[in-house]
Amino acid sequence: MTDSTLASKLKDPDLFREAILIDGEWVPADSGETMDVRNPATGELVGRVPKAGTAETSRAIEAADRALASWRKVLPKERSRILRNLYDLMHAHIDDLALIMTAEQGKPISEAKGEINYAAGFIEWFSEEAKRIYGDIIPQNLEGRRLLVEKAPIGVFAAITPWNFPAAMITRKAGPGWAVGCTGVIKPASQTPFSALALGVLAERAGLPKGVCNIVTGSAGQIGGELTSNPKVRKLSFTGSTEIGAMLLEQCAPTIKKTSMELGGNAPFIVFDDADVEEAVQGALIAKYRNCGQACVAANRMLVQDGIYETFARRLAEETAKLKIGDGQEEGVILGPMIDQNAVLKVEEHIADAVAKGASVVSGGKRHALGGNFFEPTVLKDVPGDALIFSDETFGPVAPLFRFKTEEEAIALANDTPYGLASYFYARDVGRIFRVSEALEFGMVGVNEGFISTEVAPFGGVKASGLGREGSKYGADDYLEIKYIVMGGLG
Ligand SMILES: NC(=O)C1=CN([C@@H]2O[C@H](COP(=O)(O)OP(=O)(O)OC[C@H]3O[C@@H](n4cnc5c(N)ncnc54)[C@H](OP(=O)(O)O)[C@@H]3O)[C@@H](O)[C@H]2O)C=CC1
Ligand SMILES: O=C(O)CCCC(=O)O
Repeated sequence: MTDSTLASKLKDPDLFREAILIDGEWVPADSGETMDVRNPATGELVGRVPKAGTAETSRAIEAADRALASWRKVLPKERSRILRNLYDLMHAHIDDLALIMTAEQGKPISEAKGEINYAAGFIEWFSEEAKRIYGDIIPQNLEGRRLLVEKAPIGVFAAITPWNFPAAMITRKAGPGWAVGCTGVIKPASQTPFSALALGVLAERAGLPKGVCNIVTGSAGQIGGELTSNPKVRKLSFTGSTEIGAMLLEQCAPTIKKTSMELGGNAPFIVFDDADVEEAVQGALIAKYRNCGQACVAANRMLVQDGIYETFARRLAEETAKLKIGDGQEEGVILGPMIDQNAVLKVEEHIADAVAKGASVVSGGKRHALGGNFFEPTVLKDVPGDALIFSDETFGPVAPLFRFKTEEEAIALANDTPYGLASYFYARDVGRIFRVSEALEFGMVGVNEGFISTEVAPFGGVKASGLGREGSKYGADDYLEIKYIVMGGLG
């Protein structure tokens, strides 16, 4: 089971699992079928995971439901200690976890380590929060009464996660779930299951009792169908496309599940005339090219004011051209491959459409000489507002520059999208900073800052970008039910 090339490169080959985790047992799919996982940089086989479906998912839910009764009663301090163990283990195995992530997802090793740190950060944060789930005492409204509010774990949660952040999207959901006493079933993306399975190994070693962490790989439709229809699942947390999120919401409706949805974005990145142009360029490089542009918070539309437009375009193109592309395992690589050919095709479609409508390519613009899934980071100038890239999330390394004249125009353009996840702007005028921050219809605003993600702040969007917040002191709320208790006859 651990004889693949990847396993042989790991300091701890036991982290590489080609099995699913149900009730503390590592098992194959009932059918024995598997799915190949390929390295997006090389096309090589990384390994095979079980192609599980409805029956295995149902058993995983049963296991989580059985484990719930005792896990919810474990003292918060003890749950906290176990999660802290997991945090420590993630750090102790960061090299292996990063190697696994780069092999299946493609991101550079340095970025993969950054993600493991980020992912472990959620476990650390919620290990601390576990001890601080306070209720309330409400001032009595009648003689002889006392009114209490308790917060109780919601029950079994399901987490469906994407391929772009294969570790952090899991810990951001499971961390608060486990911390407050819930048990769960995790369905990782089919393109990046090994990071999830490695976390499962560490979760067991950390001391999570069997059934608290279950991980099922396989048919998304069947696993998702069971997770959303089974009444024992009380909460679904999903990160992925808006289309699938909307479908899962519908599927959850008959059993009235609580849901968190982290869906698509179409982030504006606004550069005003009074911005520090060099800071804006540095921010744009992070907001645009992190994870090869494959992030829901990635800057999708660069809106640049008339007076600074030419300078910003030139400097962004110069810095973009310096970015080293290659296999994420090579030293100094900043941009790895895209996840697959469909992603490359979408980027090509967006560039071709913009150019046909009058835009010009000032850096990149085509597949990289390395071939496969590698694409040159691209800057497009003079992109018209009717270009596809204005309204559709590219999810790739393309920075399209749109021109605007006034602050009002910038705000109107920025908000002209059904999405509302991340937004960014660069300006110096304090009045403008407040006005624009307040006018942007987005869940998150980066002001003179291109990197907004952290476990200490609430991550989430408005409109078609989703429901709920993850991370921060708010992140546990979605895994809790509020219970009101009134006691009478107390004198
Ligand atoms: N907001 C975000 O963070 C993300 C946005 N996206 C956007 O979505 C586009 C498509 O990416 P993609 O990976 O296909 O995103 P999806 O929304 O299809 O996938 C995200 C997760 O949902 C699962 N899933 C897919 N179909 C179903 C289903 N019917 N029932 C239950 N679960 C399901 C996937 O499983 P499986 O892998 O097995 O198909 C994966 O685990 C991207 O190009 C990007 O624009 C993508 C990823 C993250
Ligand atoms: O793109 C996503 O799916 C989540 C964003 C990653 C992050 O910055 O937390």
